[in-house]
Order: sequence, then C-alpha cells, then structure tokens
Amino acid sequence: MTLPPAAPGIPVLGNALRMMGDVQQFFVDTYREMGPVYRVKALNQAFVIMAGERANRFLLERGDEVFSSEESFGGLNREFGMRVHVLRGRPHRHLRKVLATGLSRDLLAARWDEVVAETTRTFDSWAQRRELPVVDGFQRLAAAQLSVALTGASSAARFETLRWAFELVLDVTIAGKWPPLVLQRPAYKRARAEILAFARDALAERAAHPTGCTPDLLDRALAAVDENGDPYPLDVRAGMALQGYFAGINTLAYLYSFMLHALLANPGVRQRVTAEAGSEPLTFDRLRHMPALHGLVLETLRVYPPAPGSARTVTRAFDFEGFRVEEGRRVLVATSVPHQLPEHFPDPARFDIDRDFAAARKASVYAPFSVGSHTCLGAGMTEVLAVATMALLVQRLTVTAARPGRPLRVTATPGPNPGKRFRVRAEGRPLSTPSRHSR
Ligand code: HEM
Repeated sequence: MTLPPAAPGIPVLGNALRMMGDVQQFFVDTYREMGPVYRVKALNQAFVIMAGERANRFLLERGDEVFSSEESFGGLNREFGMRVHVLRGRPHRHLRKVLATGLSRDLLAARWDEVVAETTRTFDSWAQRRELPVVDGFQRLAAAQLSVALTGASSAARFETLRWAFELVLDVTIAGKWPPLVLQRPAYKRARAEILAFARDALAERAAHPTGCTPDLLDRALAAVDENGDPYPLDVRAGMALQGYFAGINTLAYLYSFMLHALLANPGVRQRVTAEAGSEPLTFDRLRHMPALHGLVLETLRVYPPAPGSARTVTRAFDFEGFRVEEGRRVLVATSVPHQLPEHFPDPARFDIDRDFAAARKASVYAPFSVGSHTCLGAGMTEVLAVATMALLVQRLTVTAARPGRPLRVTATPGPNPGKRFRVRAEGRPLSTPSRHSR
C-alpha cells in the first residue's frame, strides 16, 4: 500500500500561503484535484488531509481507535488545563457531560435578559462609530455574551489578554506558525498567569458567594468530580471556567462576521430576516420561530465554516481510499469539504437559506461542528446566540459596507475569517418598542 500523493506546492513554504488564506477553499480545490486523501506541507509542518463524505464517516466511526488529539490540543491542556480536547474514552465522555451542563441552552435562557442587554449595548455603541472593524467588534461582543451567559460576570478588562494568549497557543500548537519556544517569552508568561488568576479568582469568588440561581459554568466547575468520583485538580476547574472563551470567542465572532457579510451581499436575505426580526422584543421563546434567521445561521456555517477541519495524530496505521496512513502522521480531516459538493448540496455556490439541513446533518456531510467524539459542545448555544445576535443587529442598526464592492478576502488567523479589512458603517434605527426581552 502506498503513501497518499503530495499536493503540489512551492519550495520551503509548501502549501502554506494557500492554507493561511481561504483554507476551506484550498481543501475543496485540492479535494477536486487530488481526491480524498493527500499530503500537504506548510512551513515546517506536514499533514495528511482526508476529505469528503467517507473521511467524515471515518472520523465518526474510527476516530477514537486510530487518532489522538494530544499533539494538536495538548498545548491547551498544559497551558490552561483544557483537558476535554485531549482525553479519550470514559474520562472524556464523563468530562463532556460535566461541561455540557455548563454550556447549555437552558443556562442561556436563564441569563437571557443580561445577554440581550449586553448585545444591544454593544450595537448602540457601534452606531456612534464612523467605521467598525467587524471581526474585532464581534470578538468583543462574543466574549461579553459568553461571560455573561456562562459566569454572570464581565471579562471585558481581560479581553485583549485572552484573545492574544489563546491565539498564540493555537498558532504554536495547531498551525505551527511559531516554535514552542515562543511560549517561554515573558510577555506570554505574564498573560498566562493573568488568565489563570482570573479563572481561579472567579471560582473562589463564586465559592464564597454562591448565586443560588440556575447553576452556571462556574458552579459546574466547582462541583465537578471525575469519572471515579474524585475532585478534579484546580487547574482543570480553571480550564473549565475558561473553556467558553477559548472555544467560543473566535469561532462565534467569525460566524457573526460571515453572517453580516452574507446579509450585505444578499439583499433578498437581508429583507427577509429584517422582516422576521420585526421590532418586537426578542424573547427567548421567539427564537424558535425564526426560520429565515435560523436558515441564515446554518447556510453561513455551510459556506463559511469557521472551523473547517479536525486536527489529529495517527496512533495506529490505517488504510484509507487505497492509501496507507502511517502511525505518527499528523492528519487533518477537512470535515466541511462535503459542504461544497453538489451531490450533497445542489448548486453549492448559491447562498440559499431555505436548504433542508436535516438529512445532511444525519449523514455527517453537514459538519460545521465536526463529527465524532470531540464534536462541538457549544453547537446548541452557538445556534441560539447567532440567531439572536443577527435579529438584534437588524432591529437596531442599518449597516453598510465601508468599501462597497470590495470582495471578501478570507484569511486564517487562526481560523478562516473575513480579516481586518472587513469594515462597516452602522446607523441606529429608531425603535418603537420597550426593551423588555424576558421569556
Ligand atoms: C461558530 C461557532 C463554533 C464552531 C464552528 C465550533 C466548532 C468546533 C469544532 C469543529 C470542534 C471540534 C474540534 C475537534 O474536532 O478537535 C469544537 C469543539 C469544541 N467546542 Fe466548539 N465551535 C463553536 C462554538 C463553540 C462555543 C460557543 C463553545 C462554548 C461555549 C464551544 C465549545 C467547544 C468545546 C468545549 C469543544 C471540545 C469538545 C471535545 O473535545 O470533546 N464551541 N468546536
């Protein structure tokens, strides 16, 4: 059995330039040119890319048996105690259950008024700015929404430290942009110490003053015991408290940014979601009856997946599509490639919020949150937050592109997003209704 073929690339950089740009498009193009399994090089990193329907099924069915996440996500565990990404088997299933209770839609429902207030405050401040860098604005908003929903407190003072340190760890461990030595630099060490102290202080404060309402992520982290009934070490509890920020700030912000781009590029869609959002207060119950907005979220995740692959290392050699993938190889399963294949999504280039995603989800060919045992624990929360955020945005703001006609340029820093050049102007819209949003 032979090794997978190598994708053509330029000397030294290999495929790095294309992978640092629109990486999803790179995966789709290369799947068409090379087939479902091939090798790429990006700077000093070498990956086997697996793509297509059978690759997703392989990850789903055999992922636990042949892959480890340690090499890709071990850095997060070592640096910030985020163990869920690297565990396997029973300890992993157990920790996922614990975390799932702290990242649930129910918690979002319980904190609904606060989340809406935080979001509307942000949009009102946008109306006073001449030109807004969209990704940055949405990163700040996502961090604020997650803080309020998951911990009942604000993380605004730590936002820049959190964003910088988490992106650096990802750039070192997954993207390989920088050598591990970068994590020894004093600036990073200071940031890390500040973040860990922030998480530990939040836990200590909650232990001293329990809220007595719906338990949130901090309560769950404090009460959590492992699969044998033993308390988790403090660093793992701190990792739980930080989990939402790490997994959610960029992914949510990239999704919101692409949704806004889609609204600007598709006036018909914009009209429909604006009519659907109306001017009534956005109660949690209303969110369930917003098909156009929900379609916008799902279609944006199809066309512009913010996390289009799952990175692993092979622990046991296997054969896939006639090629041998050896032990020790780094693999990236490009889980969102089927999103662009006409056999799964007819006329895939068309942005269509009326697609029916149910069958594609079931068949694992719609996989913006990956598939298998490490599939996203924040998917439910993401869908609700994304519907609500866009509903509130079209209710409160009229947004126009700062540079009309400038094409979208996707960049990967660390995940695919519209980059710093995507800027808008926002004007407030007169509101005719009171601002009570509770359930
Ligand atoms: C657009 C938004 C999001 C996208 C596209 C996304 C995507 C993903 C993907 C693809 C994975 C799997 C990674 C892998 O296979 O190794 C993942 C894992 C995870 N996500 Fe998300 N995510 C999003 C938002 C969130 C949010 C808001 C949270 C928390 C509040 C969250 C929490 C997690 C956690 C805890 C895991 C690790 C699960 C495990 O390893 O068992 N995600 N996410």
